[in-house]
Amino acid sequence: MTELAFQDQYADEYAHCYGCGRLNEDGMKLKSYWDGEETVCRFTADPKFSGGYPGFLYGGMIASLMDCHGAATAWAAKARTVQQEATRFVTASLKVDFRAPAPTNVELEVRGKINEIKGRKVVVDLTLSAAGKLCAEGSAVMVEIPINRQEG
Ligand SMILES: CCCCCCCCCCCCCCCC(=O)SCCNC(=O)CCNC(=O)[C@H](O)C(C)(C)COP(=O)(O)OP(=O)(O)OC[C@H]1O[C@@H](n2cnc3c(N)ncnc32)[C@H](O)[C@@H]1OP(=O)(O)O
Repeated sequence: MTELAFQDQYADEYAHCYGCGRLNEDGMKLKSYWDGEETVCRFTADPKFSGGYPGFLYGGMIASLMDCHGAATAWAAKARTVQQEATRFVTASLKVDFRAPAPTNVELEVRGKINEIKGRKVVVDLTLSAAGKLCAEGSAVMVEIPINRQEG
C-alpha cells in the first residue's frame, strides 16, 4: 500500500496552495511524509527557479519549501498526537537562516521536527539539505484555522 502524503489528506477546500495543494494544477504539489519522529519532503527544483547565479535556487523558493513542509508537518503532528482531524495550518511566522547555496536540478530534502504543540499552535524546526549538506535551517510557528473561520 502506498502511503498517502499529508497534503493529499487535506479537505478539498484547503488543497489549493501553490506550493503543496493537490488541486492547484499550476502548483508544485509538494508531498510530505513521516520518517520516524521527523517528517520529510523531497523536491528537485527546475533551473528556472535560479537565484542570482545559474544552478542555485533563489531564497524565496527555499523559504517556500520550508513553509509548506512546516504547515504539513504541523497538520500531521496534530493528527498524530491529538488523534483528531485537523483543519489546516497557516503560517504565523517563518524564520530561515541560509547556510549554504542550494542547487537546482539536485534532489533537496526538507525535514521537520516538532518543537512544541500548544492549543492551535505548532512550532516546527526545519532544515533543507542537498546531498547531505545543510543549506538552510529555521523554524515556523503554524496556527490551525478554527473550523468556523471560513464563515467569517
Ligand atoms: C489565511 C487565513 C484565512 C482564513 C479564512 C479562510 C480560510 C480558508 C482556508 C485557508 C487555507 C489557506 C492555507 C494557506 C497556507 C498559507 O499559505 S499560509 C500564508 C501566510 N500566512 C497567512 O496568511 C496567515 C495570516 N495570519 C493570520 O491569519 C493570523 O494572524 C493567524 C496566523 C491565523 C493567527 O491569528 P489567530 O488565529 O488570532 O491566533 P492567535 O490567537 O493570535 O495566536 C495563536 C498562537 O500563535 C501565536 N502566534 C500568532 N502569530 C504569531 C507570530 N507571528 N509569531 C509567533 N507566534 C505567533 C500566538 O502567540 C498564540 O500562541 P500562544 O499564546 O497560544 O502560545
